[in-house]
Amino acid sequence: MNLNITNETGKLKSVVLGMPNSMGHPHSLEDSYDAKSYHSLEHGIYPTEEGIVHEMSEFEKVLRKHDVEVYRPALINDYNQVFARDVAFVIDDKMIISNIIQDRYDEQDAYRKIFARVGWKKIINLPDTAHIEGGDVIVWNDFLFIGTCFSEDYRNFKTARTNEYAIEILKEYFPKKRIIDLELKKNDTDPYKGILHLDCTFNPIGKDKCIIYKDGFVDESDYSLLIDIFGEENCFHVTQQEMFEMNPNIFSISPEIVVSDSSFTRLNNHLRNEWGMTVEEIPYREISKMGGLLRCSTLPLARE
Ligand SMILES: NC(=[NH2+])NCCC[C@H](N)C(=O)O
Repeated sequence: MNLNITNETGKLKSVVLGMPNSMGHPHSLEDSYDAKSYHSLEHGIYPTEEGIVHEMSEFEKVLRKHDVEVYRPALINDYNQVFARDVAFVIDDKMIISNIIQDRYDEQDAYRKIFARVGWKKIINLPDTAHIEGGDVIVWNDFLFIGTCFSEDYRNFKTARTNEYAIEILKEYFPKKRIIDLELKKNDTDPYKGILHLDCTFNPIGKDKCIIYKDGFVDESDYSLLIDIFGEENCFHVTQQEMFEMNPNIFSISPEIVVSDSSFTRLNNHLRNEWGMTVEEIPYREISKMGGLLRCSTLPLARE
C-alpha cells in the first residue's frame, strides 16, 4: 500500500475512515476521557449510534464522490471506533503506530489488516512510554507541528495524549523536519477551557492558510509563531464557542476542497467568499459531542 503524506491538504487519494457501528453504551461520567464527551454526558445529549452512522455515511459519500479510496477498520463489538485519526498517522512514506490512551487501546487491533498491507518496513513502533496520538500531529511540508503537554501533572490529565519523549523520538526519525512543539491547555471536564488535540485548536488549509483558536495554547508565543509562519491575513480566528463546536477540525480533500460541518456558517462563508474554496457541507453535530470532528474521523494514507 502506498503511503505519502507531506502535508495536510494535498489532493487526497486514500484514507481510513473510522467506524460508526456498534459503538457500545455511553461511558459513565467518571469513565469518560475527554471533556466534550464529559459535557455531553453531563447534559444528557450524548449521541446515539443511529445519528453517528448517518453522519459518517454522509462523509463517506463525499469522499467517494471525490474519488478517494476509502478503507475501514474491522468492526469490534461495542467499542467506539469513530476517531481513526489517533490510532496511527503517516509522515511522508512512514506510518507511525500511536501509543494511544489505555481506554482506547483495543481500537488498534481493528487496523491489523491495514497495517499488514502497509508492510512492516514502512511502520514505526514507538517505545511504550512515548505517548502520542495522531490528532496532535500535523505534517506541513518541512514543518511538523505537534501538540503536547509539558506540565508535571501530565499524567493526571486524560486529555494529555502526547508527551515530550514521543516528540524526541520523532526528531530522530525525521531529522530533516522542523519540529514545532506546541503546548496545549488541558482540562478533562470543561471543553471550553481545555484542548484535547492540536487539531482541535489549529488546522492548516489551502496552500498557505490556517484556522486557529488563540487561547488553546499555553504560551502566547506558540500562537504568535504560527501566525508568523502563515501570515495574519491567512489565518481564520475562531471564537471560544466556535472552538467548542470544533470549527478547526474540518477536513481537506485538496487545497481547494474542504469538508465542513453545515452549521459552521461564519467559517464556511469565509472559505467560499474570501478564500475561493469549495466547501462540501455535511451534518456532523452528533459526532462533535464526542470530542472530535471530521479530521479526527480520518487517517489519510496518501495525498498527491
Ligand atoms: N484527533 C482528535 N481530536 N480526536 C478526537 C478523539 C475523541 C475521543 N473521544 C478521545 O477522547 O480520544
